[in-house]
Amino acid sequence: MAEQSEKWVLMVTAQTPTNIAVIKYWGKRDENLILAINDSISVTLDPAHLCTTTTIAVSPSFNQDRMWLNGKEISLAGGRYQSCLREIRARASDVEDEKKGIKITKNDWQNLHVHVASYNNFPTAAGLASSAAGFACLVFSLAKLMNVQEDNGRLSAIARQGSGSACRSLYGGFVKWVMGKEENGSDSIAVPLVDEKHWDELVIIIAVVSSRQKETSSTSGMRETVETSALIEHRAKEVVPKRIIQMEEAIQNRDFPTFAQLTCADSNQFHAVCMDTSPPIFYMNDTSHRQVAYTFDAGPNAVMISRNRKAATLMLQRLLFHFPPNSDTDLNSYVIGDKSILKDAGIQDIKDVEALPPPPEIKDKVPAQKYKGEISYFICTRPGRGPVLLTDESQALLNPETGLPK
Ligand SMILES: Nc1ncnc2c1ncn2[C@@H]1O[C@H](COP(=O)(O)OP(=O)(O)OP(=O)(O)O)[C@@H](O)[C@H]1O
Ligand SMILES: C[C@@](O)(CCOP(=O)(O)OP(=O)(O)O)CC(=O)O
Repeated sequence: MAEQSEKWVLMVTAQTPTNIAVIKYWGKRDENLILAINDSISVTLDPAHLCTTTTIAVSPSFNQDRMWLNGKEISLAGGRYQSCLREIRARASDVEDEKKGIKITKNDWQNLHVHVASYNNFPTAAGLASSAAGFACLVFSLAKLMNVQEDNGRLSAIARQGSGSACRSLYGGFVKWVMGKEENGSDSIAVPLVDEKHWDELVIIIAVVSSRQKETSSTSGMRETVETSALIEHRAKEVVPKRIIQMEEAIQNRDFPTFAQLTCADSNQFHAVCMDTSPPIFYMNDTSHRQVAYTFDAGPNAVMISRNRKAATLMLQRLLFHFPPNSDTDLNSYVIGDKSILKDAGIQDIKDVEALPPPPEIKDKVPAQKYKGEISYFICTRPGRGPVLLTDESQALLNPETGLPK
């Protein structure tokens, strides 16, 4: 290794998407290794709209591992961060940067410390799966920095130890987390089903609910379910295995009605299992299931998947009719992500939202119900790609000279 007195800094930056499950993971058979009681399937969301960017630097001048999340230093002492760091370090290989005159051997990695800076371009811990994108990005960038010679499937088994749902963010498109059988979790990995181009007509709209209250974390919620619910075993053993087969087939065939039926049914059963009695924030009847699928994670945010742009446009018009923004909200910050759907819907400013006619299905119910200000904002997105390395140094979150946040 280069001399300790040398002040070189070597770093990599990566960007990783978040994902939303259409067949839910809920319940662990091993808390430490994070092994699930059933398989799950998710769709990766376009990182252009929701993603994590992480820069990791290594230098002989660093005297401890440190991390900054969204600009604030956080502790890496937690077991989940420690598992990811330990597992990647154990797989590190030699790295040589001839231009910078840096040579790190496999064994050196055990003694070298890293600095991690990560940024989520969406709210952290708001039910938008920041832990999924975050741990996937941590593991992916650590693996690139330390020259780990393993594919994304093997890396997914490490990201899984940060947060279960994170393993599915190692790939784009639709992804299955295979629960596996091994006690050490080596076969509990993510496998890509189809890439993001396979079903690129889908449009995903997320209604981020204005929430004042912190929800029960997924980790403790699923632990309590496994401990107390009699229904969970039936779900994991009988219901999900059949649904996984049907869902894979629906995705392969781009069979939207089956996809929508399974997605909504699984979200409903997941909430039934949680004994979640909160009223849904919107109501859609059986007819709308032909055009739209909904799914709710462990929080109040609704994720709606439309079969194509036309259906998404009609849905956005209805959503904006029922959930208009507060008068002081700017439309530009109320609908974020892929704004072209707004354009298709003929909506340019708040006045156009106010002028929206009631959707035809509620014509006879006067006055139509409106819930002003109940939604913080909508995100329009689509299926997206998996993790990528960002080679443009200007996108790095750490200073290349000091290895400290920029
Ligand atoms: N970019 C990141 N890099 C590393 N860890 C992250 C990152 N973003 C979030 N985390 C970790 O995930 C935790 C938040 O996870 P939590 O499950 O509470 O919320 P969420 O994932 O945003 O929402 P949900 O799981 O309900 O969808 C943070 O406290 C942090 O430990
Ligand atoms: C409802 C879910 O979003 C639960 C996600 O749980 P987490 O992956 O956040 O839990 P831990 O493994 O304890 O970190 C469903 C899903 O994403 O499959």
